Order: sequence, then structure tokens, then C-alpha cells
Amino acid sequence: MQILTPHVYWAQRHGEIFLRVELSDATNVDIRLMEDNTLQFRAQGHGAKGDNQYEFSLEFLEPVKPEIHQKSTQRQVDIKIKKREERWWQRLTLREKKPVFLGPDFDRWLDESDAEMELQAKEKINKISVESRVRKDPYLGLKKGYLFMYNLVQFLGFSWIFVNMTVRLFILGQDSFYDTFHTAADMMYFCQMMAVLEVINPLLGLVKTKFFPAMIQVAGRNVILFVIFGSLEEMQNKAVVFFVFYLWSTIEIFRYPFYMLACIDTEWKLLTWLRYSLWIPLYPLGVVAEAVAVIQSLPIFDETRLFSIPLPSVLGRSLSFSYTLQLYLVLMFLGLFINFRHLYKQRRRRYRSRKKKVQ
Ligand SMILES: CCCCCCCCCCCCC/C=C/C(=O)SCCNC(=O)CCNC(=O)[C@H](O)C(C)(C)COP(=O)(O)OP(=O)(O)OC[C@H]1O[C@@H](n2cnc3c(N)ncnc32)[C@H](O)[C@@H]1OP(=O)(O)O
Repeated sequence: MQILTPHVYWAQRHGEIFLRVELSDATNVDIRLMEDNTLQFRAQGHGAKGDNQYEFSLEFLEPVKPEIHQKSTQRQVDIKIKKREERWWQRLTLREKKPVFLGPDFDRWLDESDAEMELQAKEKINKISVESRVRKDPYLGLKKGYLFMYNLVQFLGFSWIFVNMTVRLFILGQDSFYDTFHTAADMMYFCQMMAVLEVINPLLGLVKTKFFPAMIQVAGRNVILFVIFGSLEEMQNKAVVFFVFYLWSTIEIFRYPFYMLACIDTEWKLLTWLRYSLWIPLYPLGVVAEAVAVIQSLPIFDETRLFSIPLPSVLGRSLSFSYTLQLYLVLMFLGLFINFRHLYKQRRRRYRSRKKKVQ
């Protein structure tokens, strides 16, 4: 008896093979994958040579998975087979010479780059649908709105200080150093009081910042601003105030807009770079300027006895606050070390995760 072969059309994707067998009203369909990676097809149906038994076999170019998905319709038999390894095949069969009954399925045909694009589009759709299934935080908008406003107010405050000091420096030169406090202190008080929120925000889970580095930062600055400059009039017209305020505001006019953009899921590369690089020279300089301010205040606290701790009369009059400040000087450099390490890690994390995204 003559063996009849149906027309078979094929197409591929990176992970699958599609076969379309031109056999209408197929019955007794028997499809098997043999151990030698050969597909054997046998069925009764209406093909090119009328109602008959049709069969064919195909030895695939590369290994395929044993599961076969098959669907018979009135017009054809569709077969889907998964490749064992997701890669593009040069041809369907191991033998270079194409069987005469085999042809490309132009309805499904894609070349490798088109298939790649189709795959990427599918992955994108999957990602979007997974993301939309993840339950959204109902207060996310409110939280982002609050953070955006907070950062905006701080940005405006520090920009005012920075611009004011720069303009005065250009007009008055070195003379502007000595009355920085009288022109900028109110705004600096406002900004630094607000900055207490930077310690509260991580506690409420509003930002990913770690509590300890934020606390060191805010506490460190507030000791300088409120205790050293704020409580000692003698300190207020010293040049060191200029350097401390200028260093603080220089970093903040880049840090807060960076956060503002983060709140609206936007990023400017240059701003990100400035936020994660400027601290490298500015943080040590800031701490040195603060240390100079503390050292300059020591004799004033000794003289005025301000904040001194009363002692029993056998031990003397009182313990000068300058001793506490000397201890604080040591803590300052410990704080500098902790925050410098923290910021270095943040910088590495930021640039490592961006590199990964680019790959
Ligand atoms: C033993 C200790 C004793 C304590 C006693 C005190 C001694 C202290 C001495 C120390 C002296 C310090 C005095 C200060 C001097 C100066 O400031 S000098 C000038 C230079 N200064 C700086 O450069 C420091 C600037 N400050 C900071 O960078 C921060 O305050 C920080 C806490 C030190 C670090 O910030 P952190 O939030 O941890 O890192 P980021 O990478 O910026 O943010 C992490 C993620 O969180 C998001 N985020 C953070 N804040 C906000 C916000 N307000 N709004 C929106 N989003 C925010 C941010 O976007 C990041 O998210 P991802 O991008 O998704 O990761």
C-alpha cells in the first residue's frame, strides 16, 4: 500500500515549533515523539489525495521537550512542540535537505529579529499585568505629595540661603563673612527645624533612609546651629558661620531637587551624579568647618559658664559645657566616619543598580 504524506507547514519562535498539517476532518490522530528526537504523525483524513491514511516523520535539528500540544480542526491539525533550549534554529530538520512535503507557514512565519521583538513585547505585557496585580498602596499619592512638598520647601529655603550668600559675597567680598548669621539664620532655623522630619520619615516608613545616619546628620547640624551659633552671640559674627552655612546649602540645593524628581519617578543623570558625588569633598569640609566652630566656642563657654553643670561645692563651682563639647568633637568625627561610609554605600548601590538596568 502506498504511504501518503500530507502537506506540512512550519514556523518557529525562540522556544517553540509550530506545525500545521493540511488534513481536514482528521480522525485517529496519532502523534509520537520517538527517542531519536523524531516526530511521527499518522492520521485518517481528507488530504491532497482524498480520504486516506496519511503519515510523515520529522527528525528535528535539536532536542525538543516530550510534551506535544495538538489541536484538530475541520481544516487542519495544529501541533505545538517546545524546544528543550530556547534558541533560534537554522532549519527544522537534522537532514539539510528539506523534505518535499514541508514548507514555511507564512501565516506564522517570523524571522529571528521579529521573533525577538515579539518576545520582548510579550514580556513587557506580562510585567505590566503582574505589576497591576500587585496591590497598590492606597495612600501612595498622599505620601508622595507630602514628600514632594517637603523637599520643595527645603529646596526653596536652602536656595534662598545659597543665592543670598553668593550675591552678598560678590557685592561685599570678605566683609559678607561676618554678618552671615544675621542675614541667613532665620531661614536656616526654619529649614533645620523642618529637617527633624527627616528622622521621623524613615520611622513612619515614608522613605528608605536609615534612621541612624539621618539622626546623626540632623542632630549634628542642629547642635552647631542652635547651641553653638544660636546661643552664643559672640559666635554669630565669626567667619566660620559663612563656611558652615555655605557648605550645608551647597549640598542641599542638589539633594532636595533629586528627591523631588524621585517623588515623580523622574531622574536627571547630572543631578543624580551631583547628589551622589558632591558629598565626597563637601562632607569632610563641612565637618572641619563645624569642628572649627566648636573649638572657637570652647573659651566662650568657659567664660560665660553657659550650660555648665552645677557641682557639689567640694568639687568646685561647675563643670563647663566646653568639656561636653570636647567629647562632642570626638563624636563628630565618629559621626563623619559613619555617614561617609553610609553615603559611599548609597553611591555604590545607586550606580551598581543602574549598571544592572543598562545590561
Ligand atoms: C555616634 C553618633 C553620635 C551622634 C552625635 C552627633 C554627631 C554628628 C556629627 C556629624 C556631623 C554632620 C554634620 C553635617 C555636615 C554637613 O552636612 S556638611 C555638608 C555635606 N553634607 C552631606 O552631604 C550630607 C547630606 N545628607 C544626606 O545625604 C542624608 O541626610 C543622609 C541621611 C546622610 C543620607 O541620605 P539617605 O536618605 O540615606 O540616602 P539617599 O540615597 O539619598 O536616599 C535613600 C532612598 O530614600 C529616598 N529618599 C530619601 N529621602 C527622601 C525624601 N526626603 N524624599 C523622597 N525620597 C527620599 C531616596 O530617593 C532613595 O530612594 P531610592 O533612590 O529608591 O533608593
